[in-house]
Amino acid sequence: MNDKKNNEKKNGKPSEHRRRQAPAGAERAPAKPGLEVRATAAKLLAAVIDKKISLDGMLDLTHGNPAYKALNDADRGLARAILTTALRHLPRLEAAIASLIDTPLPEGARALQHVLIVAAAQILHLDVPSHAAVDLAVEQANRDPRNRRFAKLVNAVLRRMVREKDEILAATASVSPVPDWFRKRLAAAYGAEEAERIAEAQLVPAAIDMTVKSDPKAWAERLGGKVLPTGSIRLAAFEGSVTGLEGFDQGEWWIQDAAAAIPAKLFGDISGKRIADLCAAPGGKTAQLIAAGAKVTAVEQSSNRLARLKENLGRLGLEAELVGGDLFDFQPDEPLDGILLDAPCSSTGTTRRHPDVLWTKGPEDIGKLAVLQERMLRHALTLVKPGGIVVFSNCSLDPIEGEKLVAKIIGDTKNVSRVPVDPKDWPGLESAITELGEFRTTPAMLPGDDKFVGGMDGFFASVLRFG
Ligand SMILES: C[S@@+](CC[C@H](N)C(=O)[O-])C[C@H]1O[C@@H](n2cnc3c(N)ncnc32)[C@H](O)[C@@H]1O
Repeated sequence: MNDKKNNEKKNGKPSEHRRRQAPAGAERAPAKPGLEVRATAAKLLAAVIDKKISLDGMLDLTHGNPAYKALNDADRGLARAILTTALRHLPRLEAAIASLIDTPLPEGARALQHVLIVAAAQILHLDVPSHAAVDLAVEQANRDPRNRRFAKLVNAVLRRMVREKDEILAATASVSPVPDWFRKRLAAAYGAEEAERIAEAQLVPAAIDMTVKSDPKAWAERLGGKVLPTGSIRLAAFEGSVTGLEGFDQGEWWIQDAAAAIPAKLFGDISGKRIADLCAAPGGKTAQLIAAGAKVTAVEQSSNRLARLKENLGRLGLEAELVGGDLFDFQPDEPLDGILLDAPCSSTGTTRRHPDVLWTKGPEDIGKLAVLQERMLRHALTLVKPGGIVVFSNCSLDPIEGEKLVAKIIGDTKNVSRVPVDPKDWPGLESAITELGEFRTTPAMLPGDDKFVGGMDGFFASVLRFG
């Protein structure tokens, strides 16, 4: 007798496999419309929070989560909105739920907590009928044998949340919207007040910024955008896809956050110079370097991302030498004029766009990434000729991946010095340039107005000269 049958005999229950084969006539009632999308959102939320799985990967239409891929377009949009909203506001949503429950949920009721968070994100922040959010959460609880006994509680808690929405929002506004470990690191680096401003800024979804090949003013007029101090264009909020906008098919512009556009501009005049972009994909900065007239070698380790870079450059009609592989194996024929090292980092500056980052990464990741970046930067410095420039950048807000790392390398490496950025060259961004002449942007910079969302990614960039 095989093991499965043995087990059945022992405990008198059919095996998991046989139990799943429900007898005829015992099928479940068909799922209510809208249930699948909420159930998928709760599942993916659990994967982010409990298993530290990146949201971008799960929402990828080729390799992503099967339940998400199976949704229709509109439901995928709703699932994405629920998930990003839930992750942006997570500590406040948890506080709101806790304030409505007398005794904390048992540890085994994690799945129920995710159902409640998905419903709370809709009730408190999304333009979704509240009664649907409540009913579907109750239905989710009812359909899960572990949570069925809590269905009445879910109903009571969420109905009260609908009734007392304004009071709950006001009462939870003082809760920091970021995890404690991150709030502490921000406060240590920027002071408590600025840390709070940065944490609040990450609640606002990022604007759409683009870099144009030329004539930002004319393109801003055409697209109804405005020119930012970085020379980028910021679009006013609009419905639809950017690929339908004028100039996309002609390759006149590419999407790039205003802060991400800064590092490539720090080389100055690079016309005809040989520059390697060592961490190149998806290629926003490679494109800037080519458009500025440099002869660019783009190095990228990930073959999928290299393919994306190639496709992006193809649309833009820009050419670079593409090298697939590890930057540590990259040796140019002769020393280069410049290197851009936009290193892999904790990405804590991009939480407006990727709110899962703060829940999937932690201090130990930041430490490990800082070690890798240091090795990368030391290697990059060996590839330029005397007088050559290395621009080091990343989208982390943490000084150990930025200011402290550069200070350490300058402190212990011969012939390496900082080339300070002059605030006079960056009108409107003076506050983003540190005393040492490095760029440090945060999501709390570039205030918004009636028409345009404010903020920019958190970025660090430093210009180093060798020799
Ligand atoms: C922050 S992203 C670069 C973004 C890019 N500079 C842009 O502006 O579009 C970092 C990139 O470095 C690549 N990367 C990571 N480790 C690498 C290595 N050892 N050698 C080459 N590329 C690497 C990653 O695959 C990723 O595409």
